[in-house]
Amino acid sequence: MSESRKRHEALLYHAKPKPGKIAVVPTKKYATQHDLSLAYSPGVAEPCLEIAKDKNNVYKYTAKGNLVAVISNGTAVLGLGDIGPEASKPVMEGKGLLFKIFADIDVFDIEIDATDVDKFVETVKAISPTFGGINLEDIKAPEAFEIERRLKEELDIPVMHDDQHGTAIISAAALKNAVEIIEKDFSKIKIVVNGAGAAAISCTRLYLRLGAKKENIVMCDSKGVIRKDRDNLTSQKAEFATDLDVHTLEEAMQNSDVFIGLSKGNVVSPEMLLSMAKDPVVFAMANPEPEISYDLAIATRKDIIMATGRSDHPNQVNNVLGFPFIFRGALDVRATKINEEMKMAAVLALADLAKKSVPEQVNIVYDEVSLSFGKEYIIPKPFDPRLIYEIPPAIAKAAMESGVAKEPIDDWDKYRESLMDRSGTGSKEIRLLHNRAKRDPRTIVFAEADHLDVLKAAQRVYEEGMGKPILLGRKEVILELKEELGFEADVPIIDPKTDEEAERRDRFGEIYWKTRQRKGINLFQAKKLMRERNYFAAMMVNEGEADSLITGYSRPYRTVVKPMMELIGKDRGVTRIAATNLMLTKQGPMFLADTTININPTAKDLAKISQMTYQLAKMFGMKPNIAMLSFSNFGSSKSESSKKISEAVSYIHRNFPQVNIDGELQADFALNPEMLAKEFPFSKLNGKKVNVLIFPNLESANITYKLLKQVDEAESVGPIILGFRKPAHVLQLGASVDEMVNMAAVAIVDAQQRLKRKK
Ligand SMILES: NC(=O)C1=CN([C@@H]2O[C@H](COP(=O)(O)OP(=O)(O)OC[C@H]3O[C@@H](n4cnc5c(N)ncnc54)[C@H](OP(=O)(O)O)[C@@H]3O)[C@@H](O)[C@H]2O)C=CC1
Ligand SMILES: CC(=O)C(=O)O
Ligand SMILES: [Mg+2]
Repeated sequence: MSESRKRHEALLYHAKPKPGKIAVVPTKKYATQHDLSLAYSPGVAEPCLEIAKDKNNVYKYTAKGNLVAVISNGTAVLGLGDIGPEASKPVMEGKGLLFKIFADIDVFDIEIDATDVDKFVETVKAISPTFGGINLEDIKAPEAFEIERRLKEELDIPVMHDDQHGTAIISAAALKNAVEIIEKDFSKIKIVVNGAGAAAISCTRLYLRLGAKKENIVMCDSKGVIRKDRDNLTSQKAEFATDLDVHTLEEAMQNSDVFIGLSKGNVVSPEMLLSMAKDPVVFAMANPEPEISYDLAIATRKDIIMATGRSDHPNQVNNVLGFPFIFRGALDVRATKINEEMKMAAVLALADLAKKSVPEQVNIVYDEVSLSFGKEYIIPKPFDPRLIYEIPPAIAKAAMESGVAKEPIDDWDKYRESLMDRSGTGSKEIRLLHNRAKRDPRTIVFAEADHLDVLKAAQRVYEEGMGKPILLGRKEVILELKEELGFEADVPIIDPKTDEEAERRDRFGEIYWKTRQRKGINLFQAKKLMRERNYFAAMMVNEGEADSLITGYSRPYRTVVKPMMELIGKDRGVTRIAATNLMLTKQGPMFLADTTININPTAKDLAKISQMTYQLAKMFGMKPNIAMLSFSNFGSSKSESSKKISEAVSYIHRNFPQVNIDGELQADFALNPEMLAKEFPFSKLNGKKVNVLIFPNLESANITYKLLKQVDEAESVGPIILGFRKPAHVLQLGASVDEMVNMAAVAIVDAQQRLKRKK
C-alpha cells in the first residue's frame, strides 16, 4: 500500500462514521420512568449516602473499580515529540480502545494542558477520586519521573507511567528470551541504549534487575553518549553515565550485543548494525518509525534478532502487551500500587508464555503457519487469547504477596474463568468466522466486482487470506478500479458478456436448458441468459468452477434470490429456503430467523428453519440454544399461531432430541434466565443462554432484526440464506464493505463444510 493511501486510510478511520474511537455506554437499564428514578434522582441518593458513610463503598456502587484514566500532556507523543495535549488525543483514545478490547477495562482519556510538574500533579490528584487506576502516557522526561513519583506517593490507587514500566516489562521479557536464544550470558551482554528518556531509563533499570551489568551499558541521548564528564546531566541520566572512551552512537555500537532504541526514527544505519557482535539483538522501539526499519535490518544481517514497536512485523515489542493486563490484575485485587514485584511477575509470565505452544487461533490471526519460540517469535502476540488469563493472575498474586492488595483473591480458578468471560465480545464470533475461512481459503465469485465497494471487499478477502476471489463484471471497469485501489494481485477476472466467454456461455446455457426445457425456456433463451452475471456465477458454482459466490449488492434481494432458486435450487430435504441474521447484540451473538423469506411459515417450515439455523450456528462455533418465540408461553394461548409453534417444537423434540429448543415463549422469558427459571422450571432452556430466536412469521422476525440494528446498534451478518444446494449467498442492497467481507467469509466457510461432508 502506498504511503499516501495509508495516510488517507488512517485519517478516514478516525473521522468516519463518527469522529474518534471510543464512546460511553450505559451499563444499567434506562428504559422506563422507574429505571430512571433508580439511575438518577431520587434513587441515586442512596448509594451517595452509603459512600459518604464509607468511601470504600464507591467500589461497590460506581464504575470506579474498572475505570482507568489515560492521562497525557502531549509532551512526548510516541516518537513525535512535544505536539501538545490535543494532538495526543488520538493516541490516548487508542490506548482506551486497547484497554477495552484486551482487558475489558473502561477508560476516560484525559489530555491536560499543563507542562509544569506541580500543576500536572495537582490536576491529576484532584480528579483521581473518579478512577480505579491512573495510566500516565507520553509525558516527556525528566518531568515524567517526578510526576509519577509524586502521584504514586500521594495516591492510594495504582499509578503507572506506561512508557516507563509497560515498555520496561515487555522489552525485558523479550530481551530475556532473545538472549536465551543466542545463548549469551545476560550478565556479560554489552547493551547500547539509544534514548535516555522516560522509556529508556526505566527499561534499563529493569534490565539491571534481570542481571545485566551497569559497566556493560552505554546510553546515548540526542547529544551522543552520556559520559561521566558531561555537564548538566539529569540525575536519571547520571545513573547510566559511562567513563568508557566512546562518544558517539556509532562508536558505542561497535561489538555490542544488544541495541535498545527508545529515541526516534531512522537514526541507526546498516553500517552500525554490521559493526555489532555476532547474533546481535536489535530492539528498534521508537514509534511510529523505528530507529532502523525492520526490512533494512534483516536485509543487513542474517544473524540478527530484530524487533520493533510496530504490529506489521514479527516481534512487536510494544507496551500494548502490558498495560491492559497489568491494570487488569491490579484492579482485580484493588492494589494500591504497581510495584517492582508486580512488574517482575509480569516479565516472567510474558517470557514464559512465549515458550508455550501457540494456540492455532493465534497462528490464524497472524497468518502464520506455525509460530514457535525462536528468533522471529520472542514474545507473545497481542491477540493471544491466553494473555488475559495468564498475565493478570500473575500480577494479582504478586500484589497479594507484596502486601499491596486490598481485595485478595482466594479462588484462582474462578478468577481465571471470569477473565475468560471478559474477552467474550460480539466481534469474537466474526473473528472466529474469518479465521475459519483462512484455514482453507476457497474460491469465491464476486458477481458484481465492477462496483468499487464489492471490489474492496474482494481485495480484503484476498489480502487477509480468507478466500480466492474470482471477479465478475465489466473487465475494463474492474481493471481501472483495481488500479485505483492498489489491488495488484493477479486474480481471475471474467466478463460473461464478452466473446472470450462464448464457449462457456454456450456450455452453461445447454446445461441450464436441460433443467428448464419443460419450464418454458428454449436453448437460445438459456444461452442468452448466461450473459447475465448472476446466472453465469450460479452456473460456475453449480459446475464446480468456483466453490462459492456472493451477489446482490446492486440489485434488490428478491430479484437476486430468484435466479439462485432457479439455478442452484434447494438442498436435499429442504422444503423451503429461509434466511437468518446473526445479530451481535450487547447480550452476545444471536441468530434470528426467518428474517427475509417466508411470510407465514407452517409448523413444519418452522421446524426446518430451526434445524437449518441450528446447523449454521454450529458453523459459527456456537452451541445453539433455540427459543421459539410467540406472544404466549407454553400453551397459554390457544390461538392458531401459538399452536403452530408448539407443534414445531414437539416435532423437533421427537425427531431431533440433540437440538436444544423450547417454546412457545415470549421474548422476555426466552432472554431472561431468572424469569424463565421462576415461571417455567421445566423448560429445556433453563440454565442456558438462548442464542437462536425463531419467529412465528416474517413480520415479527424482520421487524425485530431491523429494530435491533437501529436501536441497539447491533452489528448484523446476513441475511444468510439457509437451504441452497450450493454455497451461494445474497447480500443486502448497498451492503457495506465490512458486511460483504463477513458474508464472503460465511460463503467460504459454508463451502469448506460442504466439502468436508463430501469427503
Ligand atoms: N515500543 C514501545 O512500546 C514504546 C516505544 N516508545 C518510543 O520511545 C521513544 C521515546 O519515548 P519516551 O521515552 O516516552 O520520550 P522522552 O521524550 O521521555 O525521551 C526521548 C529520548 O529520546 C532521546 N533522543 C531524541 N533524539 C535522539 C537521537 N537522535 N539519538 C539519541 N537519542 C535521542 C531524547 O534525548 P534528550 O534527552 O537529549 O532530549 C530523550 O532522551 C519514542 O519514539 C516512543 O515512541 C516509548 C514507549 C513505549
Ligand atoms: C507505544 C507507546 O506507548 C509509545 O510509543 O509511546
Ligand atoms: Mg506511549
